Amino acid sequence: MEKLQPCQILFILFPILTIQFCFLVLTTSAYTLPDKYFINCGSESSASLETHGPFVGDLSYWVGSSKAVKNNSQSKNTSPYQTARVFHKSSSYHFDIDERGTYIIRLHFFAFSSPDANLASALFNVQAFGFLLLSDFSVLLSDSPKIEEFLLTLDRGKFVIDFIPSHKSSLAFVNAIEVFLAPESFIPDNATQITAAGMKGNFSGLLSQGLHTTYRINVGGSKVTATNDSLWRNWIPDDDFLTYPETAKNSFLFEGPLITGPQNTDYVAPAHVYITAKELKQTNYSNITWGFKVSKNSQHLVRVHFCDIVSTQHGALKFYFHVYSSFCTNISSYDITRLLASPFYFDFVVESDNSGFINVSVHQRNDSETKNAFLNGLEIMEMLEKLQKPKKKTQPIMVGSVAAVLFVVVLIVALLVILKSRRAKSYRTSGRPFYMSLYRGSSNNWSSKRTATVSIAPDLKLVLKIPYVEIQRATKNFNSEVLIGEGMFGKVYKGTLSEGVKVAVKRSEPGHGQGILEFQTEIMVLSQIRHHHLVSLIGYCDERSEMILVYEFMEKGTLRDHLYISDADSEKSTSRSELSWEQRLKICIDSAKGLHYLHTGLARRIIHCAVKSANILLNEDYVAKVADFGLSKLVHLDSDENTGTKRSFGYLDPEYFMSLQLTEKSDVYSFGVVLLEVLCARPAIMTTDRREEVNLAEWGMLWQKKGQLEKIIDPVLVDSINSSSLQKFGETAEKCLRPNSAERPMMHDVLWDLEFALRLQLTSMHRDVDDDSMNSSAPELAPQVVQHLPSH
Ligand SMILES: Nc1ncnc2c1ncn2[C@@H]1O[C@H](COP(=O)(O)OP(=O)(O)OP(=O)(O)O)[C@@H](O)[C@H]1O
Repeated sequence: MEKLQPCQILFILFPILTIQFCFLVLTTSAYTLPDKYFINCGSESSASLETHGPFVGDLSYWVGSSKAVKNNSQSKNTSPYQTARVFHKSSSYHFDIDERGTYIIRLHFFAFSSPDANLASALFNVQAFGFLLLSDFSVLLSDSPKIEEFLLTLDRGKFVIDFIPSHKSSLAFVNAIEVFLAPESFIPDNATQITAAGMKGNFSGLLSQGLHTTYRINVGGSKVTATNDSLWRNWIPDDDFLTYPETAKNSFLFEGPLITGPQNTDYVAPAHVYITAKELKQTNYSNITWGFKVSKNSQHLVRVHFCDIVSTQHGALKFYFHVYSSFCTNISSYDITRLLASPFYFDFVVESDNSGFINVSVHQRNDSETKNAFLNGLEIMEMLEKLQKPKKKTQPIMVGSVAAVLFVVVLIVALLVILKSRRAKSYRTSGRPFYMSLYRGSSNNWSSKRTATVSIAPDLKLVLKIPYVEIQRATKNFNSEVLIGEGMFGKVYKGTLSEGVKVAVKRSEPGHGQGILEFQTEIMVLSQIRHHHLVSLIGYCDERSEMILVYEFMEKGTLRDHLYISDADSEKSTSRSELSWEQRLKICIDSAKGLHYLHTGLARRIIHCAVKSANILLNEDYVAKVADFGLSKLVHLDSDENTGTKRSFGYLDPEYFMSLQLTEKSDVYSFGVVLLEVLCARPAIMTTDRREEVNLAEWGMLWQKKGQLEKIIDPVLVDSINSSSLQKFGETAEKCLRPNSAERPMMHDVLWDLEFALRLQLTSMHRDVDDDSMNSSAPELAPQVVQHLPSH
């Protein structure tokens, strides 16, 4: 039988369906709020966001001692981010609740600069309704607000939100509060429960839990902002969470009407979420997996959204949905809704394991007529900690003696740890000890080359151990035809694994500078992390004394190769970049995201220590990923290991020469050098008689300080780069390259600045297209930009 196209099916079904079902309208239907509070904190007057409001003055809502502070910048902006209420002592907001039900509570925080209070130094707890909403919470000085969302099922009566400074000298603050009743049955009381071991059961009593939204993802689509969501939620794209991005593709945007099935998804998620999806890129891939960093060993409500916009035929597609690898359920939209293009969703209560990640995946089924699998949306809400009932006050004398005993115990433990660590000479990281674990008991001889203690790291996820013969086959026995490069570790080959996955194979060779430590570190670091902007380690091989690392293949090679041909850093480094300014900015943004994740996204911080344009790789779509973790973390190992000598000059933090310590801010410095390489298309160090030109960081800053950075930019950019974008970029590089590391920004701020530079460039391009003018005056960013940023 000839397969019907979705549009044909809809055409046939339309008359029947209009009688039986109502259509979801793509434009967001307004939600009429029964119980609602939108509060503009620290102000008597109203403010509003572009999307919703008005946010009314807070005078009749707060109780306690407080101070109202104003944003220093003289903006005409009337958003609630212009004022804040600051608390030096525990204080609260009170709301009258007339109707029992699940409420959405949003707290908006924006640390603006003000002479009256240093909001960026705030450190506080927020609690409400017997739950700890936020603990030791702080907000960085940033150009975007932080919005924290909670779901609580409240009784009628007073609802109180307490703001409690963490200690006497700290402060608490808030800019805006939303409290409104969610639509009926928004959160169920029961859901399928999945334990970390994959056990399935029933979780009952969800309505007596407090939930904190941690992820809200529009899978396969772009950002959906509050404007397009009837409950003013922000949905962000899923790309950064894909474990193996090469296995997935965005489905075609569905342009027909969605059909309401048995589950009414009005308000559950906007139509924008259901009309996009990720599906398998090719039928030879078995699954698409996403990983979300969450609190370890805690409970989460995971809501997954589906809508079959990918099938062409009814009932032909069924696939599996997995949580971790142990829980699996069948998804067949035909069995659930009997319709194509009809949204449905599932709720699971998932207990996170010790890895600190929740992994979900969709897998194709062998017995499905159509071989595919898809997902449209996902939300993760963490269950909040319940507050302990206050204990009776202990006598001061008791407290004193307990403290003394504790002090002695801590002292003894510390002494024991020091003695033990001296004896064992175990490897350490900056935080808690970080041991090599993969190789215990393996018969390879390299594990015996070092006598270091080998212990098990509790939360290490093993990467695939690939047989040597498989690697030999993949690289045609390390044939020079597939040799693509050579670094300190050894030669790099292009290979194809038996499943058809293209890989880069790094094979250590005797005589190369790097060795077992780098090999171990690379596996250790990369086996614990998966991020869209970090090159994934697919596997390793340690058979026959080999040290081989297998990575995802990055089709377009290194960023450096796209910027200039560097002939042993010769003076004649000719620019060969075909990359536009927008592409370069996007590459910098991607790399900043990867580094930001390394610095802050994991329980233990990772310092890359070798950030340079040769360690930023580009995939076929020019998406940039940070690579080469062989040197990361080694800074805190045995002091006789002078890893600094292995680092590339021209990128090295000047403070390293005095402190012999590398920190996150050293990565920021090196990244500043990369920014200049991108702008000027020349190497970090160049041999030339003109002394001031040798070091790119010095050379770039010389021109930046003169305000004439445009004089040294890559000639191919001259006519295409917008002056405001260049100015922002130059300032960002300057901040990264500050000699004093304490004055350098965090990667998060660098990322924001770069995104701003991109927006300036794009705004100017649109303007050029619109009015076809050659005027390159500075584009003004609408104040609403701030309000469009995602909650998370
Ligand atoms: N995942 C990958 N995909 C595609 N090509 C790669 C990949 N990894 C490395 N390469 C290629 O192999 C070359 C050598 O890489 P490698 O990481 O070993 O050395 P390097 O970073 O250039 O130098 P060093 O190790 O001295 O810092 C790179 O320049 C790049 O062209």
